[in-house]
Amino acid sequence: MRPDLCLRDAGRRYGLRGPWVLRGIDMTVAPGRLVRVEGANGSGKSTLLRLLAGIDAPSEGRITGRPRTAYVPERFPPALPFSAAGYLTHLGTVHGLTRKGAARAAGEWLERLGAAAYAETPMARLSKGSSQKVAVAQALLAEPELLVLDEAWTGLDTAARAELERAVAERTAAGGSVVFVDHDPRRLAGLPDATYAVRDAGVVRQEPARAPAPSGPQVLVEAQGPPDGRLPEAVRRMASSAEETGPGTYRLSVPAPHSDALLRTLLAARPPWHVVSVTPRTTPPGRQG
Ligand SMILES: Nc1ncnc2c1ncn2[C@@H]1O[C@H](COP(=O)(O)OP(=O)(O)OP(=O)(O)O)[C@@H](O)[C@H]1O
Repeated sequence: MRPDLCLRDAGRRYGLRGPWVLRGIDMTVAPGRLVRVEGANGSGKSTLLRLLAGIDAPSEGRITGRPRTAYVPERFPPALPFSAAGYLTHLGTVHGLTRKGAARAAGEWLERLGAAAYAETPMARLSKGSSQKVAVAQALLAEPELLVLDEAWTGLDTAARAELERAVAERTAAGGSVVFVDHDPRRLAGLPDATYAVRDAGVVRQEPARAPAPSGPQVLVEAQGPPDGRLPEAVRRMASSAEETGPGTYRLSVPAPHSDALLRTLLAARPPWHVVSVTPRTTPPGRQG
């Protein structure tokens, strides 16, 4: 079993005598968890994410248990002398994929994010949004155990934003952890297992807010598990409501962007669940426990 990622009494300041941006940080990210980090501009969110991702080292304190990690930085270096596909394939091999596997994963992610048409475009000629799609693809390529997203949705078009939400749901359903910063409070609303606020150089765990009623299209899923089967935890988190209609039989409502990941989780469960029906629904339900 993979250990938790732990920050213990961690602090970071820039320069020997710079002010402490973060100090005395204790934080744990367990496998399979979705964690939101929030705070005002300049409070230290990106600094915290760089420590979690291992891009930067703490000035004091310790970080232990970092798994295979990928990171989408707030600012992605655009002027690299590669095509998008060439860059992603190269990075895939750095992450340990074979060249063929890396090229395939690069193609799949560019396709999913709606950037396949730019696969052979030199990175320096990509638009800001297309460049951000490459930034997201490089992090998702090798199915990281920890995915760190620093405002990764910024600049993406609607379809790519939904695709990234789906990818986050897939990562956590597969047992990976995801830590993200996003200035839109509706981003993945209701889904995080924990939210931390960065302020006054510290990190405070927020009480879980009651999830807002889901907006946007929902999908109704009827699924049947073993008679004494408990609904997988990842499914419970993705669903906006879950009603047990009979022994081991559930009627689930799920925001449309998460429906693929929810179905995949049900089918991948041991023993697998039987999906009885999948129907789009028009009126969002009230959230149930
Ligand atoms: N490389 C650096 N060198 C010096 N100071 C830095 C560096 N990176 C960040 N800082 C400082 O650390 C503080 C926190 O910055 P950080 O980027 O972590 O904040 P943030 O909460 O992510 O901000 P925003 O919401 O604007 O992205 C700021 O005062 C910033 O100027």
